[in-house]
Amino acid sequence: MALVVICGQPCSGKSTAATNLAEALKQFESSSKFNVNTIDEASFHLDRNQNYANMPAEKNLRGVLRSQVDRSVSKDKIVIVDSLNSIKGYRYELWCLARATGIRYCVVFCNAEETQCREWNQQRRIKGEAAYDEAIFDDLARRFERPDQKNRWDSPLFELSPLSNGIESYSDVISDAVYYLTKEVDSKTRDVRILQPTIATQSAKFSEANSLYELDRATQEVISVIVEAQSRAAGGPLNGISIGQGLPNLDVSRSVGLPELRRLRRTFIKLTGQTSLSGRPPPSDSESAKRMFVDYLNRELDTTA
Ligand SMILES: Nc1ncnc2c1ncn2[C@@H]1O[C@H](COP(=O)(O)OP(=O)(O)OP(=O)(O)O)[C@@H](O)[C@H]1O
Repeated sequence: MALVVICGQPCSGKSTAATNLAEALKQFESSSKFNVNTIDEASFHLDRNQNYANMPAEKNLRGVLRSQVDRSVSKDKIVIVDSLNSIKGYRYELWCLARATGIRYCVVFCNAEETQCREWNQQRRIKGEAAYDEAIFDDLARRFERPDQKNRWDSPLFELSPLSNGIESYSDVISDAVYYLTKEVDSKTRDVRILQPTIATQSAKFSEANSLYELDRATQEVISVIVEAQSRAAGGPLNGISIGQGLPNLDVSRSVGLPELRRLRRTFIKLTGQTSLSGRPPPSDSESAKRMFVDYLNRELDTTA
């Protein structure tokens, strides 16, 4: 039904906002026949400082959350992603997942002043709760990319300013977000936008008309090699699968079922065809499509193992 991306500086009140929003939405759950589902870092038992200690750890965290969003979004769920979501390319990727599912989407921005966030982080430390280390907080605050509602993937934007009246000030904005998320679609006013997945919008992202076809074929070939290698091993030990000359091996030690491979392939195609913002162009030939897909599988299968 909807994807809600919560974003903001570290310790800016994102989880507080996500909880408020989820509670407000739950009142409509039974009458409107949807479920509310929050995806956050805590549910993966991940440590705040370790997640952001370096780029690979941070990328890994984003990958885990994105996969979970991809698995969760549906027409009868409101999924809330409670994480920093501070990189605009990443918010774009989440928006693409909402579009591919054909649901509504919005961003809730906890716009607390950086000094306020630091103070809250400090208070956590005093209370003996897990707080961000100074260096990590500084790094995250510096790299934060504010949402801008002119971007499709930051729109509509519900902005919370916790400084004005403490948590009480949330209520109006949270009510606006709840209204947007639960309102019946009115084709005349068009005040609610349901994102529309179309082959045309997906393929328009490719620089060459043929790329989608190439991507499709190359990833299918990789899957066939994996399935064949696994059936040759007949349940025996797997120590990596050779995909082809000049390509990286698939580093899996467990057998991966076809449904899981198909799901990963679908997500990869969705993301790769639409990641112009992440700065990585879509693969230009079958060889690089295969390489990117194997890298993606190694990352995903490693984190979900
Ligand atoms: N509007 C507010 N008024 C007063 N205190 C607040 C407000 N929002 C958050 N806090 C306090 O700030 C701290 C951090 O809140 P919260 O966990 O919601 O932030 P967060 O952005 O989710 O943090 P993280 O970046 O670690 O995920 C908490 O101790 C909370 O009590």
